[in-house]
Amino acid sequence: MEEKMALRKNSSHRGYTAPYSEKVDDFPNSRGDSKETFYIGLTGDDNLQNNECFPSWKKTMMSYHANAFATGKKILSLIALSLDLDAEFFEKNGAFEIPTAVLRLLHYTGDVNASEDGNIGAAAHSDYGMLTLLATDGTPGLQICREKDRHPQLWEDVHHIDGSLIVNIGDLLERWTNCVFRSTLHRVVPVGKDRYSVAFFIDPSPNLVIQCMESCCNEAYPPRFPPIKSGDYLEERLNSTYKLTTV
Ligand SMILES: O=C(O)CCC(=O)C(=O)O
Ligand SMILES: [Fe+2]
Repeated sequence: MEEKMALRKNSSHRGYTAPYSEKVDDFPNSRGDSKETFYIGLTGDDNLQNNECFPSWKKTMMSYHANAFATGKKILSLIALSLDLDAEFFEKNGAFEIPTAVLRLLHYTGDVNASEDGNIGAAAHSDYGMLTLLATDGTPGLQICREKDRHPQLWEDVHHIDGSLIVNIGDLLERWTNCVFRSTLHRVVPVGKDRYSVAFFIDPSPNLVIQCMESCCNEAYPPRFPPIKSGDYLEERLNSTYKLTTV
């Protein structure tokens, strides 16, 4: 733990986050998420190297980052086409001008007592940016809620398919498409077994103003969200996620 904490998350949101440092639920008694994670980006991690312990770490992570980013861009092109937009819509609108894609390694410990009140690997949330590509080690635990506005909420297990990625829509894409694409509400419940996953978050350039696309609005369906600068939105979401932490 001492070695991990030496690489703890910095002000650029890169590095290690310890169990219970993240809280996105509103339950006063919950300690927050039991997962531990490591954020990796293309910038902002200068003080976060441990080449002695992990000589090929950086190379491996950068290679994953590049491949996942290329895959995500292709999926975003398909989303643009599905909205009757140019396949290059996101590229041309500067979504990737300052690439902010972040890779996050996650570990859920298996020894958490699942029946303990409010105990959860990752509490219900939707991701903040455009698109998330999720790879897991096949251990169950991930659940989604398809109709997030309906109560009581119905949670379904996401079944693992070998060699496939799970693709989640983020809140900024929901805003951008005026809810034509809904962000995916998801959570990870404890299953009494260690679980490892890799999330790759694609967020729009921080300087880009996200406003509901014209093609997703009409008189009967006016814009539901005011314009907002991507960087301001993401910073606010990250800060509120970690507001209770000592990390
Ligand atoms: O570990 C998982 O399967 C999900 C991770 C997740 O939801 C996140 O990091 O935002
Ligand atoms: Fe998530």
